[in-house]
Amino acid sequence: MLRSAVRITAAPAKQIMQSSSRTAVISSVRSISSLSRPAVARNMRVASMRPVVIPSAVRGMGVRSYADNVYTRSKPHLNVGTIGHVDHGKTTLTAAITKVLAEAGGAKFRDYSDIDKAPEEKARGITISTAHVEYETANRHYAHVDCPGHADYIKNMISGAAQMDGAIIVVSATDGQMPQTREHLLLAKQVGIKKLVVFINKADAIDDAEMLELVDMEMRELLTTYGFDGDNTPIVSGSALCALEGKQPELGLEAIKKLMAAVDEWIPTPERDLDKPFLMPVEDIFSIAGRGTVVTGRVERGQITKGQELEVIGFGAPFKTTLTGIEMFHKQLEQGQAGDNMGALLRGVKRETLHRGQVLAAPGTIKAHKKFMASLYILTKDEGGRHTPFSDNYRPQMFVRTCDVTAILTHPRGPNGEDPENMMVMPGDNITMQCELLAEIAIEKGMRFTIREGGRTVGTGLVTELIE
Ligand SMILES: Nc1nc2c(ncn2[C@@H]2O[C@H](COP(=O)(O)OP(=O)(O)OP(=O)(O)O)[C@@H](O)[C@H]2O)c(=O)[nH]1
Ligand SMILES: [Mg+2]
Repeated sequence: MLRSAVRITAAPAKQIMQSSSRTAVISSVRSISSLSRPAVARNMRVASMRPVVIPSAVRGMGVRSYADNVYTRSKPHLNVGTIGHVDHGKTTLTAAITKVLAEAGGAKFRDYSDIDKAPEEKARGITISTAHVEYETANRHYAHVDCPGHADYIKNMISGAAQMDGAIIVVSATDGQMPQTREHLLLAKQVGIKKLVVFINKADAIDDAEMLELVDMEMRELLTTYGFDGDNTPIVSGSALCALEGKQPELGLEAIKKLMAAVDEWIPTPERDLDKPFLMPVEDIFSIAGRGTVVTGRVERGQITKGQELEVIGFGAPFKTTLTGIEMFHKQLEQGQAGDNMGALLRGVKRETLHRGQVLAAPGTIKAHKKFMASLYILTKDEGGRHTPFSDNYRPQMFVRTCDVTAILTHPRGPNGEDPENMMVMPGDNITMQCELLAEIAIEKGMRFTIREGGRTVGTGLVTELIE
């Protein structure tokens, strides 16, 4: 049932994205959101080619679905968030966006206190406060993350609790860029955010319009420094507070509309997991008499068909094999895809050569590594972490996918092999360290992991650079 639903929507979504006419794109997306799924499939070809007149009875459905709090998977979904220096207006902007979009029927208004008093959430063993806000434009559905403070951004971005496909970086016109503006930009780059949009806030609070130009110029330079497209990134200036309070519409309402149009246009819809190269972490291994070796796991990304070649990576030299059977819930399948919990029957592979923590992957798409740089967040005592600092050469267990391996954490070395930082790492610290593993495993830049010691999580990390 689920499978067929995925298939039906997969092709049309592509057609929409490839359609050259913008009006056609918007109108076709609108029409999808207002129709039931089978109707979408039938009408898609026509809808993506010419604008469709939407009957007024249908047009209102988006609004009703917000009131009823029903999520219909009808538009491309994106995870975004507000980042930037303390007090520059991230939460005010988040509230303002929901207000402006609520008026257009694409959100439920969430006021400032509602967002800022987000409940403490438990995510992957770390206590994290974030507000998740939902809204939609004519083109897309968004989940938006706003954190109450700087430390929460650091934690959330490293642990992946605030998974963002794109971000709005807020910078106050009165201050210009500040230390956390830079720090969040660097983290955004490290977690793999490719494009962001800048909002220069508090434009109501400056007398001199030249200030805006100056901040604009500085932000473009900073974006370029951190590897973003500084020349072409959209920068919108305005006032989140004016939008929230319904004052000075050219700085308030209009600026928010411009900002969301820029987000819609500039931040690309992420590649869906189904379109990525196949990867499945190995959870368990069985020998089945007369049939061979079966490994089980949950497909992380991509899809695979019986008969295709696969590579086994991690714990020793990689080797190739062929997938001769797929089984799910005791049924044979021709194809497996992201999200499936499947058993994979492998040709001519001895049980002893397989280990939990290896991955099955499309050949040539991922490599095993032993040494890499990582951005780490060390949990505080209150978060269940260590009570004491640790020094260089710390050896916790690293958990990544289904794998668990000892890691040696060291400070980046100076030219003569010295430890330039020569310091203790305190609970609550955010720090870049070199990790060396006792066994080679499949690792990619941007991957997340946790570090544990004596059965409890003491930190969370993000791979920022592969070394060996
Ligand atoms: N004049 C003016 N003040 C604003 C504007 N936007 C926000 N503020 C004020 O700036 C202060 C900080 O706003 P917040 O939205 O809480 O800022 P934040 O970035 O979420 O702050 P943290 O979450 O603590 O990092 C508040 O007093 C807001 O009322 C604006 O457009 N104009
Ligand atoms: Mg805030």
